[in-house]
Amino acid sequence: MIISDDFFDQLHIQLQKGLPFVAYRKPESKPSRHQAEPRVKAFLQSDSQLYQVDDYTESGFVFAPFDQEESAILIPLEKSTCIETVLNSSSENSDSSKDIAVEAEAAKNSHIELVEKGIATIRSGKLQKVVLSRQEIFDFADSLEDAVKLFHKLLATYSSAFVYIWFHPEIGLWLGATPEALLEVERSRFKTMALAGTQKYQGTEDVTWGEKEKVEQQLVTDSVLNDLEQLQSMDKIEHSEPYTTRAGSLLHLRTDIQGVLKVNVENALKKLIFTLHPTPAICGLPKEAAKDFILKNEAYHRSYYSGFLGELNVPVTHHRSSNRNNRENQAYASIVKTTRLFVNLRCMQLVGNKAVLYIGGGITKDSNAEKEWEETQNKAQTMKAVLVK
Ligand SMILES: C=C(O[C@H]1C=CC=C(C(=O)O)[C@@H]1O)C(=O)O
Repeated sequence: MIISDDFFDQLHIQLQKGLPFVAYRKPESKPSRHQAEPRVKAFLQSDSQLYQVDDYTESGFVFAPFDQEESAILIPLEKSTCIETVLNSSSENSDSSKDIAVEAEAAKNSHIELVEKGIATIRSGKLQKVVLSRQEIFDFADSLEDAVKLFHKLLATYSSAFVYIWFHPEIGLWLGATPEALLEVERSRFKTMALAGTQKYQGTEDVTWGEKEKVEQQLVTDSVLNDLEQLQSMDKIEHSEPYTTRAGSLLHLRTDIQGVLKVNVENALKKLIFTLHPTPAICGLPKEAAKDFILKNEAYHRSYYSGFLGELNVPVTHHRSSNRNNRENQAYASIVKTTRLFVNLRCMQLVGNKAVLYIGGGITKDSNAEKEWEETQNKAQTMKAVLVK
């Protein structure tokens, strides 16, 4: 990894040359004793080929679509120059008062219609939950190179999100700031989360949650725990109580889940990823029926929205322990292959002079279609806040 003074210029150059790259900052890269400021990393691919993930034993950065039937893209580690930089720490400062009222009646009506169809299908007993989404197209009059400026803004605005910019000449340019981790695996330890339920952040995280949100989030937790247990390759699956977490101008309910793999990580990774993906936080329950409903009824193609992205089997150096009693640890640094994947939410694609935003929400039997529409508007703020000059 090369520490780069001209990190953002290098992203510009890569974009101008039409070469694939990704740049990102993980949410946990907060100031620590060893690391003064959050680190932003990039993989700059040296050729313009479209590499695909095959069995998830590859190393690199994966960008996978919602639909498993479509291919996941890899920026391979061995084809990339990896650079990084440090940024001044910032705070979560998205301001909900900057709401941009874009009332597109037609978009509203068709989303409400879709949600009502979802509610009716749930009430008929065919589904328990379904996550329904839409696009919103916004003018982005600037050039593609200004995408790097947008990335900079996202970094400054959302300190606790996984913030990224991803480009491939054959696929396009995506940016996002997602609050949802799909999976972290290091050695035999894994972590995931159940994230669902949304309300606007209004100055405090000390809030109460309605029954609809609590039930919606519990469904996700129960389903993830159940799927992991069915795998029978884990030990000691533990989970936290649900708690409130902030994502920009929104709050969500979150449960942290972790455990230990009994089997070799390399062989188990693909199965583990597709046991979790698509989670009921972006698809629904039962999984197959919800996916089927989404593919048949959403009036657009999700492509990479609600897919997953992140580091796949990337070697991470762990420096010696600060524990003075542990002489062996002090002498050696160990290199461990780590996977850290996130769900592609609060994201947008830049196409020509347009920004295409993707937003959705979990529908249960107690949903109110008008409120679900408002929730997608609130979620769209995450990206709109950086698009506004
Ligand atoms: C599907 C989205 O969010 C998910 C994650 C957190 C809360 C959600 C909700 O409350 O509906 C969604 O399940 C999205 O942002 O497009």
